[in-house]
Amino acid sequence: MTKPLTKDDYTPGGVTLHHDPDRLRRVTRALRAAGRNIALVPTMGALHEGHRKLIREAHVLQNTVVVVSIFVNPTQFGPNEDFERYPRTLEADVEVCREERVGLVFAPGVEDMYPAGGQVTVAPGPLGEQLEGATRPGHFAGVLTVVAKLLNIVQPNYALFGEKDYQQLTLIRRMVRDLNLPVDVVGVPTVREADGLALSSRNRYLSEDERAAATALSAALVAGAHVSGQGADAVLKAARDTLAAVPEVDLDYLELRAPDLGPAPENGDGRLLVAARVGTTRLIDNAPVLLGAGDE
Ligand SMILES: Nc1ncnc2c1ncn2[C@@H]1O[C@H](COP(=O)(O)OP(=O)(O)OP(=O)(O)O)[C@@H](O)[C@H]1O
Ligand SMILES: CC(C)(CO)[C@@H](O)C(=O)[O-]
Ligand code: BAL
Repeated sequence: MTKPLTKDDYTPGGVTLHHDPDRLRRVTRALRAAGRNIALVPTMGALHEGHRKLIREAHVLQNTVVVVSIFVNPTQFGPNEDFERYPRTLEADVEVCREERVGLVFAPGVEDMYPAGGQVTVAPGPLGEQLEGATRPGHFAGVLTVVAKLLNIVQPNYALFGEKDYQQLTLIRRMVRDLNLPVDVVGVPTVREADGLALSSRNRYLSEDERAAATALSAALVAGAHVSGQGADAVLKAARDTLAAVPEVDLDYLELRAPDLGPAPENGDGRLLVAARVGTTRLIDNAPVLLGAGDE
């Protein structure tokens, strides 16, 4: 039998902070048994307008209680990456969640998510070694493993992810399909600053000059999309030229792929993806392109 919920578990109209996975699972189970849908928005915190957009899209789904998880997942960071430096702003994040009418915030500690002795992980397959995975070995095994754990803890009807991390979204869709996970994955378009820069928690690492240079990533995507009717070579050249004009931008990759990140078609829908370092900060962005439509 499901134990009845108390105000410490869940308060309608308020936000309740949970740290313990088993207790949260009991709460979301009881809410589902009471006829509510659960929508999970996984994040690493330092919440910004991009996260707010995910939460708002979650509210659009019918009859949902929105759960935001906040966890800086150590297993998706390489040894020379910014795990220690990554912003941790739990109090402000809970306030954002209150403003956005989130019902439950799940902020586990590392020991809650990874008690000693864990051995089994999710293998992302070949796509996990390409693009982001080529520069960040093991990154997607860490992402998919923690997302699988979050899905199993929260057992949501829906899970929402941003297109800003397009390869992550693609791999999560694959995992859900390949492992028959009972959840609907909802992708949300990228929220941008007025000058085009994709919102990202890591933007706060940028100096004023780096912040100005960082607009080259989205500008390159726009330049590529602008000549998409001329085909793949023209798209890549236009994007590459835009990036090369800004010396502070150290390009990691610029690639044109199919929407599922397989090889790009000659004609039809494609996805243009870019990653670059600006100073010590690594940024990513991507955009859809319609290839060879023939009107350029
Ligand atoms: N600008 C954005 N628009 C839409 N969704 C976003 C945006 N930025 C992040 N998200 C999504 O929010 C979720 C949580 O991402 P995360 O907490 O890592 O934020 P982030 O800003 O991507 O941080 P990082 O600097 O680590 O890339 C992911 O699904 C991510 O794709
Ligand atoms: C999905 C995620 C929360 C897993 O740690 C993270 O990769 C992120 O914030 O995009
Ligand atoms: N936003 C994706 C998480 C990461 O860069 O580790």
